[in-house]
Amino acid sequence: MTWTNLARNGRILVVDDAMENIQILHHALRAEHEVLFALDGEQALQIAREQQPDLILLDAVMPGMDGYAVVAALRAAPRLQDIPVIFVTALSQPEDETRALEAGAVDFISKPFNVAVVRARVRSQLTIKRQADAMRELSMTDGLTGVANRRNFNDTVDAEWRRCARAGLPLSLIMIDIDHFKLYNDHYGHQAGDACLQRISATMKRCASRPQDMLARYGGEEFILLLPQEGADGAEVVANRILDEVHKLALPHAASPTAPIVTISMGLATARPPLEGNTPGPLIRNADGNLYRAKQTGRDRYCISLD
Ligand SMILES: Nc1nc2c(ncn2[C@@H]2O[C@H](COP(=O)(O)OP(=O)(O)OP(=O)(O)O)[C@@H](O)[C@H]2O)c(=O)[nH]1
Repeated sequence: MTWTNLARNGRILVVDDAMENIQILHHALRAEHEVLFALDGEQALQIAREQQPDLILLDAVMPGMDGYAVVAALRAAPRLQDIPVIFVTALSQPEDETRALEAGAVDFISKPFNVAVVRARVRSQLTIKRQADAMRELSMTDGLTGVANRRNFNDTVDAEWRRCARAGLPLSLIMIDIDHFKLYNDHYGHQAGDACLQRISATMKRCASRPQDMLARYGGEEFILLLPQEGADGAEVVANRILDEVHKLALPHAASPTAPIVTISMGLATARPPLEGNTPGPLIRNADGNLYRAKQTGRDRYCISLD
């Protein structure tokens, strides 16, 4: 995305109890953005939840839930708290502006507004928002393979563990390690080793494609697959699929004592998270222990706990 594109094609939610103001802002922004609108605070929050706008233009004074209450509700909701809010209001005293910024707004525009100024401010806030999104995405992604990094996995497994506990559903993990990868690097060189990691991770990612599934790079040549809402049977289906697909990939590994192609070993573990007093740590150790058994018993396979 170019710098110019960063400032365009946003999804902007305009919140105002006066239809006339919404129409003016819609007219000002529609050439560059998708414009949604809400006539009160409750409706604004509902649309924000359903449509995830990039930016909200919010009237401070509205009957019922006012703009300050809307910002407070947005900031308290994990999925909405990063949406930037620009206050657009007839209040024009410095203390009004200060109050809006302290409540969590990123900018303040006084009515009657100048349309060119509104456009320019929207562009600049949209650019900042998209840069922040890109930084967040980078900080959660492994640079070599493009899959989630370990920190992202740690945050996600905690959240999914709690979600599965609330829903009374199981959660499975597959710890995955490429066999004899040191010998691969020694034989083909480090760059070929990097390319191998990319091919294997892309193949594994395709094997678990439900929206809640997450493949993460856990260490050098070690990956972990998080399968929320999946029991042991489902995890075995995925593990078998991964074994098959990695075989089909048939990347030559002339130095491997296991097979003439690159193979992987896996450890599976499944739990039903309890509502209280437990974390995913023991489950991760369990998967790791099973991976160790897969290595010990010949590699190119998976092991699963029998309990
Ligand atoms: N090319 C490349 N190699 C890496 C990367 N990260 C880790 N490695 C290598 O992965 C190898 C892992 O070696 P070991 O832990 O001894 O395991 P292994 O050779 O795969 O043997 P087993 O796991 O027992 O089958 C080391 O040689 C690391 O240098 C990376 O990003 N790129």
